[in-house]
Amino acid sequence: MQYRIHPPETLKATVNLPASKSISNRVLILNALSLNTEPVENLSDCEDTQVIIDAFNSKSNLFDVKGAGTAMRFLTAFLAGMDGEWIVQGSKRMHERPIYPLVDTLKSIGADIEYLKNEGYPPLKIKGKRLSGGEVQVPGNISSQFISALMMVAPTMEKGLIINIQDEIISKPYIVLTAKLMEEYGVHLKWEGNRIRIKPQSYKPVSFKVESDWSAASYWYAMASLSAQAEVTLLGLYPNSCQGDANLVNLFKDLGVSTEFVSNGVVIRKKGRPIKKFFHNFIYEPDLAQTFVAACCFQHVPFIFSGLQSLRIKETDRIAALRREMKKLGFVLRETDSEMLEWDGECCFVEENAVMDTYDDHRMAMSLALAAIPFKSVTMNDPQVVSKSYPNFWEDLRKAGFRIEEIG
Ligand SMILES: O=C(O)C1=C[C@@H](OP(=O)(O)O)[C@@H](O)[C@H](O)C1
Ligand SMILES: C=C(OP(=O)(O)O)C(=O)O
Repeated sequence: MQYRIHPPETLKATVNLPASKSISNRVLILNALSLNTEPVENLSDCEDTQVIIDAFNSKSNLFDVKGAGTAMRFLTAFLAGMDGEWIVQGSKRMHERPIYPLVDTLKSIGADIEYLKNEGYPPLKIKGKRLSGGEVQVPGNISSQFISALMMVAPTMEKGLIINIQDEIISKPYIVLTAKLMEEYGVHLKWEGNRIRIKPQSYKPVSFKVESDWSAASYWYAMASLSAQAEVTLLGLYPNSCQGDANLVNLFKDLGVSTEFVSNGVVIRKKGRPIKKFFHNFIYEPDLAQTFVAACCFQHVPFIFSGLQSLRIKETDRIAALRREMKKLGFVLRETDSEMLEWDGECCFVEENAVMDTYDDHRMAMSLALAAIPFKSVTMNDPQVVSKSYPNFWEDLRKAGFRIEEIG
């Protein structure tokens, strides 16, 4: 499928954002561990959440998590402690995303897990049984999802778990989010420096309403920054969110977008001009990096972005994909280091009749859609990939006045 996207003259809209997928996926695991029978309010309708619901409702012992990293990592730890024999598989790309730091750790506390294809990568065969727990070392610099996965199942282990995080801790706000949600479900943990201690204890079932997704909000902030005039109400976002990506409220001030918290969400407005050059370390907000690369290039704000190492092992190698697609639009990005991406203002010819590729990556599609505003239209392959986190993205754009032609 191919879409051609045309922007409205001015951006004025009210958007019902999707619910947070990170919160939804944790709450599903915590509900299962607390034997909660109450339905979760406002659970995300995205594919990454649906694969966990499908696994829990399945009568089979074979689960397909497709492209969902959280589902792959959280279910592996969950099933390792559940009686039975399970197979967890995913998309082709999922089978290239590492899982050995989690598997090695689970094995060290008694889990029985086998690699079915390549050593260190999904698919996995898991023979579940109650895990002994104890003390483990986990690298912090590959994916925080390994740590979140271990934390959530730790209270069910015989001896509980002490997690020593080694090396740098990337994506730390997602670990903080896990800790906060576990506490909401009545579990106590102690986190000091690089050590998290969780004693054996029971989760308490609670009723839960999921807030909107701040990462999804980033595309609307970027649209506002690129528009001459913009006023957008984003529903279901609140101050003091436990999502790390809520930091975009501060980051977008530098691209001329103001935020007003109102009772049912935020009102964002285009106000003022962007800064001359943008510097930021995305180590705590990796999912915002593509939005900011696009937003900065499209308003000619040179940037130096660091902390991007985890982008190489996400839905695609996001650094390579960004460089390739932005070049089609005339922007020459450079990798000055393995974890850095820079644009110093260098431009090249815009490719004639350029068609954007989306690499099975929802965030490539949503970031590249922003090009419609400065270029007056943009054409894109496989736009349906947005369903991984934001299934109604194109519908919400239409409601906001974008014209979207299906051309192939
Ligand atoms: O725990 C989570 O919900 C997530 C953690 C992050 O992954 P990494 O820890 O692999 O960076 C983030 O990129 C992903 O979209 C969601
Ligand atoms: C990286 C992402 O997801 P995951 O790692 O859970 O597949 C994402 O949503 O940008």
